[in-house]
Amino acid sequence: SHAKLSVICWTGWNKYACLYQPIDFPLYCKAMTTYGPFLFLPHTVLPKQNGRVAIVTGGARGMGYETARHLASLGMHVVIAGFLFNSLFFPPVPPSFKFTFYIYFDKSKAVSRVGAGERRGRCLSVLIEMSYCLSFIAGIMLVPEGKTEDSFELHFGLNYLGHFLLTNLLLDKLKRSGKHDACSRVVTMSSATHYVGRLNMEDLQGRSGYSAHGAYSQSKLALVLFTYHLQEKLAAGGFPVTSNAVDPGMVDTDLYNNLCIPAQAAKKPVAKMLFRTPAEGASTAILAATASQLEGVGGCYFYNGERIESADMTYDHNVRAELWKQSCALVGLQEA
Ligand SMILES: NC(=O)c1ccc[n+]([C@@H]2O[C@H](COP(=O)([O-])OP(=O)(O)OC[C@H]3O[C@@H](n4cnc5c(N)ncnc54)[C@H](O)[C@@H]3O)[C@@H](O)[C@H]2O)c1
Repeated sequence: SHAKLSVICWTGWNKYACLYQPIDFPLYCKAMTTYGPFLFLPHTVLPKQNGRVAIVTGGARGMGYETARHLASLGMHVVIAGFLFNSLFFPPVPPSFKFTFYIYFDKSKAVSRVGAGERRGRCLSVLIEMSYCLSFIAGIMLVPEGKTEDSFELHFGLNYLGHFLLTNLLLDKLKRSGKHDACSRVVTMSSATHYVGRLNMEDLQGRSGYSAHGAYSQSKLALVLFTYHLQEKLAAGGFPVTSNAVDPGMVDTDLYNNLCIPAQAAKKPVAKMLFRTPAEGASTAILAATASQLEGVGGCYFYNGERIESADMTYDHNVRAELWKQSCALVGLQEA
């Protein structure tokens, strides 16, 4: 139909702009025919999630908010990790939705604060008891060179190391709360930019030369490597937890606020027409967090609701293991 053709063209362009490679129309037609409905997520498609709990980092805004809202609409108790400022301006949600706002979770300070919280057995207790799904949405892009409170490069610390540490701190709880027919799920928001990412193991934090694009794409590449390595470890131990990475496509959110002014001016009209809305962008993360057909499925990279190949490097076991080792050392975790 005309409507479907328009959607295919639009998402085709989105893919083109996102991946910097020619449009794969046959793949698109197949994806749209098979998974088209997921892009708009009719509520009936996904199973009810009553009694389950999701922690969504960055859940106060953009795709994080849409993910949190949709998970709550399915009956999940959603714990949002976000800033105090965001909690004050949090859009209204129906009273039946179960939300807990975990205030002042600044991931640029996360490595020390989460660590301290866990050691005191305090900050995370609400989150831990019932956790079922951990959705990593929080992120920054193209910020000027800077450091987290723990002296990590901002993209690497916030987009990657914070997720790495929080997952590891919650892992025992996730293992305990998962069942073999209802696994706990870790969903990590990566990006198509990971395809152009370079991982410099000798200099993960770009100390020898900073590029905002390089730092962002590296952090997203590191997330995919982390996702797969985590899945490998979980599968080897037979634990009822799965770990998947998600690419939302190009989405019109505040993430682009750090583009230079001319690029921002050009982006505005283009984004309105060609980018996804935050709700559309969140759809694959929601699918990965809840869909019954993905029960027990882990170690995948999802785009447009279907599994696709990630960058070649992400399948290299040695690179994954080395990154995991270095990450443990950086955040002061013992490698299990
Ligand atoms: N927008 C896109 O086109 C696009 C494409 C691919 C991947 N992504 C990824 O999607 C995720 C969500 O981004 P978005 O597009 O919704 O952008 P957004 O700017 O609307 O949302 C980012 C979220 O991260 C949170 N955040 C930022 N700094 C933080 C900090 N220091 N501590 C804790 N939380 C912090 C914000 O509060 C916000 O909730 C990011 O990881 C981003 O890299 C976005």
